[in-house]
Amino acid sequence: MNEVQYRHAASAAGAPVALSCTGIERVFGGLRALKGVSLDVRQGEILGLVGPNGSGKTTMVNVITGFYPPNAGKVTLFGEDITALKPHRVAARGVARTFQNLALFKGMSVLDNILIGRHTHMKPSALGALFYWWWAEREELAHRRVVEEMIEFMQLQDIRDEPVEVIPLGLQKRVELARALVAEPRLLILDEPMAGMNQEEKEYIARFILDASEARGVTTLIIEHHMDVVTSICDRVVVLSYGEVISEGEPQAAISHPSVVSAYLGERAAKRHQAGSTA
Ligand SMILES: Nc1ncnc2c1ncn2[C@@H]1O[C@H](COP(=O)(O)OP(=O)(O)OP(=O)(O)O)[C@@H](O)[C@H]1O
Repeated sequence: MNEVQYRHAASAAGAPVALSCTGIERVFGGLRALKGVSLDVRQGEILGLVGPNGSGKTTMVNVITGFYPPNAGKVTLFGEDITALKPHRVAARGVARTFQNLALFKGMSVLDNILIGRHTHMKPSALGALFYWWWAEREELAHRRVVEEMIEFMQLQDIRDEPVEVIPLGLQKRVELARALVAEPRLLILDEPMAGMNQEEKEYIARFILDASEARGVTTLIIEHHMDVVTSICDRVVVLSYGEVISEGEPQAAISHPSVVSAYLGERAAKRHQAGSTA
């Protein structure tokens, strides 16, 4: 992110809370993966969730999206208690996510993969197709229009009819983001959207995330390991280590906190780092 600075212009400081997680606990066998994690995402904000490998980031997202019910704690979305709702019910309330490992449908085109993102807006169409086929057709056309606009927004026109498995990883990640965005989410959760990307691909995705936030007002929670991305596009950052929040706040300050440096580098290396920076 050296060439272009993507600083997020919108300030969400005074905006209402979109997502609130309070005291989230999650245990796997004998392992306490989340130890009372609390965090808020404000409407229109891009919140970065960072932390070393195994610190509980994906587990937190799985709790929010209903994949793992928490052992304790509460999740609310725009004030509604969504704790432990099933994933499809969380999705129906306007939460869209992308996955750490791509979850696209092989054998289907880019366009059809993105169209699937509209499923929460589609009415059960079996009856419609039988008795009101013209209505079902009109509805399908409306969904296709949204998808075509998204294809243009994400600059995927040239590959719209390609099977997803033949396009490069960077573009596959873009298709996954497009699929999440056509759901018109109230909360967008991105789990490592830039994993495995080169610098140019990272910059593209960063721009799309910012554009979605600024032009469409999408509230975003992003797990990301690339700290240049985090400091460039996030309004705020929450840092996890061993299932606990160890730092939060303005991105640069939050990730420079000594407890974060030592969580990433280990105690001794952190002391050397500190000695070096004060020398
Ligand atoms: N389904 C599961 N069963 C057992 N243990 C799990 C399960 N999911 C996660 N864990 C454990 O919970 C802890 C937190 O894992 P999690 O994947 O949430 O971390 P993370 O911060 O997302 O890591 P990474 O950055 O490597 O993706 C780890 O110790 C992990 O092994």
